[in-house]
Parts: sequence; structure tokens; C-alpha cells
Amino acid sequence: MDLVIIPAGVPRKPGMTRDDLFNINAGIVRTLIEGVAKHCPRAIINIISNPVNSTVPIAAEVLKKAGVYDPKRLFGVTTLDVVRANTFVADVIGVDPKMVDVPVLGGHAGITILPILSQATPKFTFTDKEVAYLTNRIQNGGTEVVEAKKGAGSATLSMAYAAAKFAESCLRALQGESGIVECAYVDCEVTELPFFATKVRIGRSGIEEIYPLGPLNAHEREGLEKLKPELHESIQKGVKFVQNPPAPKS
Ligand SMILES: NC(=O)C1=CN([C@@H]2O[C@H](COP(=O)(O)OP(=O)(O)OC[C@H]3O[C@@H](n4cnc5c(N)ncnc54)[C@H](O)[C@@H]3O)[C@@H](O)[C@H]2O)C=CC1
Ligand SMILES: O=C([O-])CC(=O)C(=O)O
Repeated sequence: MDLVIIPAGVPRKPGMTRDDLFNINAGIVRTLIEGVAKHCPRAIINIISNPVNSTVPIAAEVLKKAGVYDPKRLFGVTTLDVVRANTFVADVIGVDPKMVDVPVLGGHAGITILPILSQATPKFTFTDKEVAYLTNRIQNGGTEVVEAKKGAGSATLSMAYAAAKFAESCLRALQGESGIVECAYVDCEVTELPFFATKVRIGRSGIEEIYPLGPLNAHEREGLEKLKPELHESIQKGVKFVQNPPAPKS
């Protein structure tokens, strides 16, 4: 039973997008996944290194090239988006964050992060102002931390919490515990895009069930359509990086 967690790479500095990390982190993830393909091809893989929207497709392409790709075993870790969503929603409705569960779908950068407040539990009717505030805070939580740290990195500590939480879910599922459901960025067909963050049930062999997006309200449907071109581009950028690698610098 192998679990490989990949948090290696450079973090953002103020003013950068996650995509600005592509040039350095894409190569790091490619190399590490080549090692996974060789030494532990049946491992469950948790990718944290940004830009997750591209590094997960990179990992998939490397594993395909090596002939060992199992889409059920590859996860982009988006748990921190759910942790943030639960925290900010709990603040607004005045309950303990442990009581709150907000699905966060799409991807892991800016507008590709799609919190589904209409499916939050406990059920709550948010005002338009609360929806606008929460959506913005959840989508830009990472940037908020990068700016506050003024060049000293990104959300290392809260990511450690989120990574541990997701890894523990994977390990419990691998040991046979049932009913483990998490949001993660995975290879799936819930939209026309080849990768999407959605709810998945994890079991002994990785993903056992991929849940559809569920009912979305008009605001969420609009957010979904808006994110698709950006997410599509990030996925293609990752795929191309492996299929047509850039020439090495001389
Ligand atoms: N998925 C998510 O929600 C989140 C992702 N991140 C991403 O995680 C990555 C790491 O962030 P931090 O831990 O804050 O950065 P950090 O700078 O504290 O740690 C990065 C680590 O990667 C190691 N590293 C660098 N190049 C490597 C290589 N070629 N092979 C192996 N290890 C290498 C460094 O030695 C360092 O220990 C960044 O890409 C960041 O954007 C950060 C927070 C949340
Ligand atoms: O924002 C960043 O660069 C790090 C990250 O992915 C997050 O905190 O969600």
C-alpha cells in the first residue's frame, strides 16, 4: 500500500499567479512522477505542487507514457479550498467550521475554484452580498496568504493541515474503511473537460465512485461556464509539456 505525496516546488510571491510557477514546477513534477512510474507504479498519488490545474495532467501524461496510468490513483489535492470554504461559511452563519461541509468543484486557481454554496450543509440561504463575499474570499484565499507573507512563500501551514487531512482519508480508504468522500481534482467525465475537481468516494483501489456536480443555481452555472476556458487551457498546457517537451536551454 503506497501513498506518494508531492508538495515539491516553488511557491508564489506577491503579484504572481499559480500559472507563473509552471516553468519551474512542471519539470519537478515530471521528474518525480517518472520516479513513481519506475519505483511504485501502483501508488496512490496526491499532487500538491502548483499549478495543480496543469501538474495533475502532467502526471497523467508521464504515467501514460510509462504504460502505468491508472486514473483511479491520481489526485490533485484541493482540500485546502474546502477547508477555507468551510471556515468562511462557518463565520458567516455563526457555527463551528467542523459542522460545515461545502463542496468546492472545478480546479485550483482563481475563478476555476467553484464553491457550491447552494449544496453547503447545514442548509443556509445566503444573501447575494454573502455569496459575492464568500465566493471571492474562497477563490482568493491563497492569494490573500501570499500577499500577507510578503515574499516569504504561500500557505504552507494550512496546506500541511489540508494535505494531512486528505492523506489520512486516502490511508483510511486503502485500509478498507468505507464511505470516504472527498473533493479532489481528478480525471473524470463530470464535464467535457478531462480533469475536474468533484466529489469522489475513495476505497481500497483509489477512486471507487465519481459523483456528478449535482444541482447548481444560476450563479454557480454561470461560474462553471466561465471557468471552463481557463481550466481547458491549463490542462492542455500540462499535456503539451509532456507530449511536446520544450527544447532544453543550451
Ligand atoms: N494544492 C494546494 O492547495 C497548495 C499548493 N501549494 C504549492 O505547494 C508547493 C510547495 O509550497 P510550500 O511548501 O509553501 O513551499 P516551500 O518552499 O516551503 O517548500 C517547497 C519544498 O520543495 C522542495 N523542492 C524544491 N525543488 C525540489 C525538487 N526538484 N525535488 C524535490 N523537492 C524539491 C524544497 O526543498 C522545499 O522543501 C508550491 O508549488 C505551492 O504553490 C501550496 C499551498 C497550497
Ligand atoms: O496560493 C498559492 O500559491 C498556494 C495555494 O495553492 C493555496 O494557498 O491555495
